[in-house]
Amino acid sequence: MRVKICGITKLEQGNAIAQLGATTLGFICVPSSPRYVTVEKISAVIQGLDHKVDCIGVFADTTVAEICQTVTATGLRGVQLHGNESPEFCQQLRQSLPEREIIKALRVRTAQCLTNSESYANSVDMLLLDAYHPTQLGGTGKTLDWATLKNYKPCLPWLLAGGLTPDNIVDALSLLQPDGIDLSSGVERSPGDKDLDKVAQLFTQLKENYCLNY
Ligand SMILES: O=C(O)c1ccccc1N[C@@H]1O[C@H](COP(=O)(O)O)[C@@H](O)[C@H]1O
Repeated sequence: MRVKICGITKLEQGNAIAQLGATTLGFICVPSSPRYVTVEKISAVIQGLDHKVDCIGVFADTTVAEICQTVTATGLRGVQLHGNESPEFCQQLRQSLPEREIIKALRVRTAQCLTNSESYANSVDMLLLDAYHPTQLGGTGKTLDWATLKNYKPCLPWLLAGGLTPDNIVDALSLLQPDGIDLSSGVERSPGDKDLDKVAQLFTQLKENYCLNY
């Protein structure tokens, strides 16, 4: 299972989190976020990583040109679109970045959002389901109503996000079978400052309950 830890701002934390077992690190490229990291910072972290781990940039409602510039300058392996990007926008991005993974985040407000997810089937590689918040795009710590996702049959591999913590991950995964999970505020001391004890607890839970080989 893919385990993405998002909101990395420090090299030493990125390395420690990769060593603990994360398959993917996320960097917030949304300037309004308290977890925002500059192109220079992302490049420095990626160059300094001594573990093999996927690095994904998180963007929201920006231009294809800006995403391409950031990806090219940093060496990010993929892009997570966390705003209101349309399938047509994702398609354009795919044409500009054919070698990079594209993850479309859907902030699930109603069951209709899940039906609409079908329209991304040909334009992205993976979906991410996050909780809806009226004023914040992400990193809210708010959980989805997992029960409503029980019958969701996605058209693509998908990541479960939204308010996941070492304390609730087993409950979430006993109800749902996503292809991966994504955690941010549930494993940090303050925005952008990851709590390595909580990350370690997360992997202990995953190993004990799902026999994962980390
Ligand atoms: O973390 C942020 O600040 C952020 C800002 C803008 C878009 C997305 C953001 N984070 C994403 O939010 C989800 C869930 O976070 P949490 O676990 O509920 O804190 C995660 O996918 C982050 O990539």
